[in-house]
Amino acid sequence: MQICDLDDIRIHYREDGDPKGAPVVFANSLGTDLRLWDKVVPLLPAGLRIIRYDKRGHGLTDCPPGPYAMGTLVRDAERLLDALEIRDCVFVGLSIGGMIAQGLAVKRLDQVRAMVLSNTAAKIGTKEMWESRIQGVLDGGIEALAEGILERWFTKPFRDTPEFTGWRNMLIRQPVEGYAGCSAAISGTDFYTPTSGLALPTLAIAGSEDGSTPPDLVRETADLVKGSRFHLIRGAGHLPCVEKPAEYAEVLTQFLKETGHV
Ligand SMILES: O=C(O)CCC(=O)CC(=O)O
Repeated sequence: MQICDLDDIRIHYREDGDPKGAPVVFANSLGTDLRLWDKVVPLLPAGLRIIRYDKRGHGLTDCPPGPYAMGTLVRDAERLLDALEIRDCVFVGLSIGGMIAQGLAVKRLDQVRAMVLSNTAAKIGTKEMWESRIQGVLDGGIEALAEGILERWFTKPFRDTPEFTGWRNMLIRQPVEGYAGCSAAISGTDFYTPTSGLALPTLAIAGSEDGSTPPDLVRETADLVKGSRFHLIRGAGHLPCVEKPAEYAEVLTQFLKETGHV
């Protein structure tokens, strides 16, 4: 198990591939851990240095008391990458992970050479929506809201598969404090202005059935970044890396070729 001690927080991460290869960093969504990428990583070309990590309050990373600020989540990623001596990575962020990608690119272009904004946006939801979600999980636990969340994450055919049970368990076993803490970070984030100033190779990915960050919202954010392109994965919800891993890996591999990473 790989743990990076940043003094005030210990971050769980995982490295695969070639330690000397071009770095690709994956950041997960709300309520998921680094297993989110299990089906995509083995499909990527050999020779990459692949890093995944659990953001604060998720997976095996520490769970300090919330609420968290987006600046703190970005700073965690920045410090992790510095500790691992990563420069010029392709940063792949899904949903809140994509918000972290935007914040990191604004702050540290030496770390982020290109980014993948997957199922994300410059601003997600409204303050009222997040306040009600935070109250809901603090009162009743994640399980109380799980069915609605999972309907946004996955299409009905996928929810009927045995594999779905594993993803449901991943969601409801995340620490409530961490889920609520990161929800507060999303609630307080509006990256329209900073993201509009970005110019770097960017691939935006959307799922046609995504109930959390619908395709139009993802496209709108992609359009803010000079040098972006958009790819729609049909028949997938909020987590196309789980529902359609082959297509996800193919489009990501193509982007890695375009950016000279492979
Ligand atoms: O997935 C995220 O990181 C946040 C967006 C969201 O609301 C996901 C969900 O529907 O639970």
